[in-house]
Amino acid sequence: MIISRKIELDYGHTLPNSFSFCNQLHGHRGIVVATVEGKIIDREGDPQEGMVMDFKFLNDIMMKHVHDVLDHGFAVWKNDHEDLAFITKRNKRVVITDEPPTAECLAKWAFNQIIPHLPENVILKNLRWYETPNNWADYEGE
Ligand SMILES: Nc1nc2c(c(=O)[nH]1)N=C([C@H](O)[C@H](O)COP(=O)(O)OP(=O)(O)OP(=O)(O)O)CN2
Repeated sequence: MIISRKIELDYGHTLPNSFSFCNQLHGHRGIVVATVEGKIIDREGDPQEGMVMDFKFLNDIMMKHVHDVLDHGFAVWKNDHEDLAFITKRNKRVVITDEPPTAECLAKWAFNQIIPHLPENVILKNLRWYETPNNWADYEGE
């Protein structure tokens, strides 16, 4: 069985090599959807009986390890030296990425933030990162 949870966050980024206005310092209202797969818990009396996992616990993981790390912060590429110097001086919340902080990169980042915190026997199937309502990336792991 597959279930999904969605959260939203506000973040800034820039794609310094982009030919378009994406090379500006700018912000997005990101939407993050984590899709997990597992067996339905059938232990009688278990608070999660009938669930793959309680949506609340999935939400808690996403909020702590994605939202609270990047919300109102900035994602900046380690090779973007000029912006990195300014942003790390100016902002408390900064996620430094190995690649330009595209939707693809942030989907991968969020996937890796969530996966260590899932209960045993629950698999992260997909992480969808909406950069805008019309643009998103899906990451299913390596
Ligand atoms: N493959 C990718 N392409 C682009 C990315 C990305 O992360 N991965 N990012 C950008 C820009 O940062 C931004 O997302 C593009 O903004 P825009 O084209 O303005 O998107 P909108 O949804 O706001 O535009 P509409 O025309 O209203 O649909 C560029 N490319």
